[in-house]
Amino acid sequence: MVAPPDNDVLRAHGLHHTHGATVALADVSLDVREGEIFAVSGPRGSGKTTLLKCLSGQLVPTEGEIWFNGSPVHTLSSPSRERLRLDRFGWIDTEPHLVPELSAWENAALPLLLRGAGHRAAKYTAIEWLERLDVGMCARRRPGRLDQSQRQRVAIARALVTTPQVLFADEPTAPLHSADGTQVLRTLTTAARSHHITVVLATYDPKVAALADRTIALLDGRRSGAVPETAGASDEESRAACSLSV
Ligand SMILES: Nc1ncnc2c1ncn2[C@@H]1O[C@H](COP(=O)(O)OP(=O)(O)OP(=O)(O)O)[C@@H](O)[C@H]1O
Repeated sequence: MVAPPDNDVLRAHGLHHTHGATVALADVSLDVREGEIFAVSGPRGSGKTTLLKCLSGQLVPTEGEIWFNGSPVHTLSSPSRERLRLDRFGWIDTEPHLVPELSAWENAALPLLLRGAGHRAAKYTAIEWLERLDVGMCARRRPGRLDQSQRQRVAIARALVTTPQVLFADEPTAPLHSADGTQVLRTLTTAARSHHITVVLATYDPKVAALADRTIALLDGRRSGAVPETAGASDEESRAACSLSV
């Protein structure tokens, strides 16, 4: 096993993973650099979710190595991987999965409260993030009174509220209308860039992948080529595209 270079926050080498008889990943290797927006593109069923789950410690690959900040993840025990996820990673799903009985700010504050933060400090930080994501005015509303784009922004605030080192986003804008999706995604990437959060983003949409600094493509669980660097939008472009107050 070889430790990764210093500027790689994540490195995967020779990943294989099977779900029962289905091969989801076959010999996938990649490096993710600190602070970049890294996209994993590919059609449905190509292995994107499985790859993100392996990289974030939710799944242990059948074969291969994963390194985070120069330390192996694939050899960690289940409680240690759980701890790593809580302390260092954020996760945004395709669907927001908010708690319906809680207001937007209470949903966004949940990770802080679970970590033992005081109620007042957690509320303050959660509302700050909701404002950055242009949903500050919805802070007291429950998810049932929010539209889909607002609910996804609350889920993004919940993922960012702990300022994770790496944010994993699994097709976070797939259910949104195209214009909404682009706006939400630009807001997400701008927030991540301004807080030096590394983003690993799975998407089947080439327009979404174009917002990234680097993109790899998967097909049937294998790397199928790479999009050249600098294909993504510049920091300034991302900043200009939304009213984020960071
Ligand atoms: N829990 C599971 N049990 C069995 N097969 C699975 C499971 N999860 C994924 N698969 C299969 O593994 C392969 C890769 O799935 P994965 O969800 O990682 O791909 P994906 O690119 O994220 O697709 P999608 O965009 O549809 O989520 C697919 O063939 C899928 O059917």
